[in-house]
Amino acid sequence: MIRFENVTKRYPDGTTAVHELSLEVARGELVTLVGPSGCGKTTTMKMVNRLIEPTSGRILLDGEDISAVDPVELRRRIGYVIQQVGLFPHKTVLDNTATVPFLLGWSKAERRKRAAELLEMVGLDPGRYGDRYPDQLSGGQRQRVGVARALAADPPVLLMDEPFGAVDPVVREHLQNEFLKLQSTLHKTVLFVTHDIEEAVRLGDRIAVYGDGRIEQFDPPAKVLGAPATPYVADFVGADRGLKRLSVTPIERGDLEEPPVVHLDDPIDKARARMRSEGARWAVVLDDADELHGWLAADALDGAKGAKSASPATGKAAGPATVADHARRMEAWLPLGSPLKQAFSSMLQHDAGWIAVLDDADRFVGVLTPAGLHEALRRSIDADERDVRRDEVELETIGDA
Ligand SMILES: Nc1ncnc2c1ncn2[C@@H]1O[C@H](COP(=O)(O)OP(=O)(O)OP(=O)(O)O)[C@@H](O)[C@H]1O
Repeated sequence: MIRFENVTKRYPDGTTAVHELSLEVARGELVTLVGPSGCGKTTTMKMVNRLIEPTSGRILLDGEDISAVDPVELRRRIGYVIQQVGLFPHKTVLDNTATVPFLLGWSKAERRKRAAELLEMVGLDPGRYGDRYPDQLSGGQRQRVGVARALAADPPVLLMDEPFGAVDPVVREHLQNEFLKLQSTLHKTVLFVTHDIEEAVRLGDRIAVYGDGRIEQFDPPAKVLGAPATPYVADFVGADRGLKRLSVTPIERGDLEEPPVVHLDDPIDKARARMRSEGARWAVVLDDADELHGWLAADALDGAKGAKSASPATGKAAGPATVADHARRMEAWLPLGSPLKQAFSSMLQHDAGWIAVLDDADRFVGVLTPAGLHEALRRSIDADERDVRRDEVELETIGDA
């Protein structure tokens, strides 16, 4: 459907943005172009709707050389969505959506009907949002209008240049999912530019990994992740390899630290002595049933008296002050065997420097700290390397035999 044949783009200053590119996007396919900033993704995309002319080579759209097609006519067949959206600020959402039908001379009634249909399709209620102006929408809503506008004349091809790049990660994921759903019914031929490998993997039927004006690999996502074609690709997808590893590496006993443990009813003098003798700044606090209650900071005991004040009512001494008077609840805990990713997420969620780890019977076994998490990751990497060596040994043995 979109075919690049040995396309090169050299800018007047001598920069070669795209070098001898050959690539074909099949009808109904969503291809993501992914690569670092400045590698030529946008240049590639803009050559398809003739915002940029190639220096050499040709681009065919449905078999037709686009250099022979009038650019205005060409762009009616190609929806274009960009990060800055580019909505007209003085036009309503309905009128923005109907931009291309307006240019095509549709009647007002037809335009409004089509625009309302499209807004509905991208998840915006036309009754509620249709008469608003772009600055009365959230960033995510503006992007939806951008997508609706690109689809207005039902073009077979969509070019999307970082369309969801300017919104926060939660909205982005939402928009990605909505777009995937839309694409599963519309089956447009889509060229989608992103610098985010996660987005490329999530959306693309195939991914073209760019490195400096050239395609390093053009394959389905699983293949790009599982069998990177070049060290460059391995490096590029490897940027989040650690995160993927976090999802598959469980917390083991050996990863845990054992801070001092005190009980709720321990006198604070005892708890203080315990922490001092172990040089610890805090201790884990368990209740009578040896279940996790929380933690006690050494600082919290600074200046605390070993005995409670006498009760004003009875005049009797109230007994020793206990850990319960100074302990804090700890909500961040996980069972042994949970993935490290969950531990990491829990630390962030609770703004905690460690999380408690419990066994199957909910007994406290130790704490995982960022250092322990790092060690656990290294353990899994070492294990992988050992696996590789084992394979090599087997191969050698077979070879020798
Ligand atoms: N008009 C121009 N004149 C000269 N060089 C240009 C021009 N436009 C882009 N370039 C250069 O061409 C190269 C590719 O740019 P391009 O915008 O295609 O990259 P990109 O991969 O889309 O980057 P980004 O993700 O940052 O948008 C860069 O080195 C850029 O500086």
